[in-house]
This record gives sequence, structure tokens and C-alpha cells, in this order.
Amino acid sequence: MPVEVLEDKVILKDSKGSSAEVYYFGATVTSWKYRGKELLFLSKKSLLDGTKGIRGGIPIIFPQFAKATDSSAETAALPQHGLARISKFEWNGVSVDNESEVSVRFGLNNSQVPENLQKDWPKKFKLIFTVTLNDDTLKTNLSVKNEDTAPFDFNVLLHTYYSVPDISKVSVEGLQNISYIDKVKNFITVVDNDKSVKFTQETDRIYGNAFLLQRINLKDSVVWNPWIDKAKGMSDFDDDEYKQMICVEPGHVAEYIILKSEESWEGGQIIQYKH
Ligand SMILES: O=P(O)(O)OC[C@H]1O[C@H](O)[C@H](O)[C@@H](O)[C@@H]1O
Repeated sequence: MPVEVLEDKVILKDSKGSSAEVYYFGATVTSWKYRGKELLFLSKKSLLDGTKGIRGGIPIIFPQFAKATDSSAETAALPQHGLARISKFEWNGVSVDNESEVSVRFGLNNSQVPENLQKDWPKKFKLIFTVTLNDDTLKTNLSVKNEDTAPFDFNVLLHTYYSVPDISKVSVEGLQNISYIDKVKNFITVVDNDKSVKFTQETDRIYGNAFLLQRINLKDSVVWNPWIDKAKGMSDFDDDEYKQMICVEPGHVAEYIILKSEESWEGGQIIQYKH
């Protein structure tokens, strides 16, 4: 059976032994295993009961990344990282199920969002999140439809937490000569001349127009590791877990996307495990 539909999550299984798990809460992918090997990081302290955003996997960030810096932004009243990761999506069923690929869908519209968040961002919208598993490849695709009568602005990001055996041995390539905003150093703009990014301290950077993974319509990249002090301050993250994860997050966050009434936007990422 390639798709197991449970009370709180859906499990996708590939014929060669790969699998993925997606919670309805936030439509958060919490596990992606290549033939049994876990590739995503999920904190052992993460809550999975819908009382807090899931700490790990691939939370969907929409319609605001971080907190809006401009108090006049339409999304200014929303909490950090918006509403999608803390809303329960509906199960929209299996869309593809064949020898090589299994694909499932989750939906969220404005009326399914907790009421306080509806007030914070009173827009009519519809999200469809599609997760596709195919042996060594995971695709996550989001479509956003504006069902309101006026345009709205949004950010979007796939906050992907990768599991790594040892952060001191990790490097992220493909960001050379791209300027980034350094959130750890007061949001200064820096151009990266190094061939790869290595991790020896708290790292929190927004790269504009980077192409790191195969991505569709997501031109920015956030690279994040909380390191020691920040890890200690997070209640849903174990003190030492910063050594076992790295976030590389494709998104559209440096500017807002403006979506007109009745129009749709679509974007996503394709991650392939090199084995
Ligand atoms: O703690 P959270 O709200 O999940 O945010 C976790 C992290 O997300 C992104 O990577 C941001 O760039 C970081 O500044 C933030 O700390």
C-alpha cells in the first residue's frame, strides 16, 4: 500500500523502500527516508500535537517570513513565519500512484485557519501542497490562489531541515559571489567569495537569487544553524542538536510576491539524494 492515511499524518511508501511522512498540521513533511536512511532532521523535542509549529522537517512558511520589518505591511500582525505552519491542512488525497512515483495533496483555505490568525491577515486564499516521492527524489510544491477581490502580498519559503551527522564537516556549495543579508550581523549585506559555506558559529543568512537546489519559482535561499546559545534558548530543540542539522530554505522572501485577485502562483523544490 503506497499511501497510509492515519489520524494525524500520511505516510508515503515507494516500491524500492523509500518513504515520507506528512502531518496535516502545517502540512509539514517530518520524515524523508531514502531506502530506510533518514535525510531530514526532526528535533526529538518537537511537539507534534498541533500546539506549536513542528521543529524540523519541512515547515511551510506563508504568507510572511520571519516578522514583517515594515509595520505597514499587510502581514505585519502575523506571528513569525506566518500562519501555514500552525494551521491544520485538509487531506486532498492521492493524485499520482504508479510504479515509480507517489504523490499526495493537502489543502488549506482561509476559513480553515485558526480564527485569531484569520483576523491578523484577513485575506481569502487557497493553498495546495503536493508531496511527491520517487525512490531518491522528494518534490514539494505549493500553489497559492488569491480568492479575494483585491491583490495581496506574500512571502513563501520551504523551511527545510536536513539531518547531518556532524555540522563541523558540512559545507553548502553554490553560493559563491552571491550577496546575502547577514541576520546575525545586524542585517548587513555581504558578498560571499568562498566556494562553500562552512559552520563554526550561529549562521542566519538570506541569499538573493541563489540556485542551490532544483527549485521552481523560489529565487532566494536562507541558510540557518542556531548554534550553541540560540539552541539553548529554544524549548523545542535539544541543546546539542545544532550539530545534527542544517537548514537550507528555498523561498521568495527578500521581497513580497504580489498576487492579483483570482490569480495563482506556484513554486517548489526538488531534492535528490546523491547515493
Ligand atoms: O524559531 P522559528 O520561528 O522556527 O525560526 C527559525 C529560524 O527560521 C529562519 O531560518 C530564520 O532565518 C531564523 O532567523 C529563525 O531563527
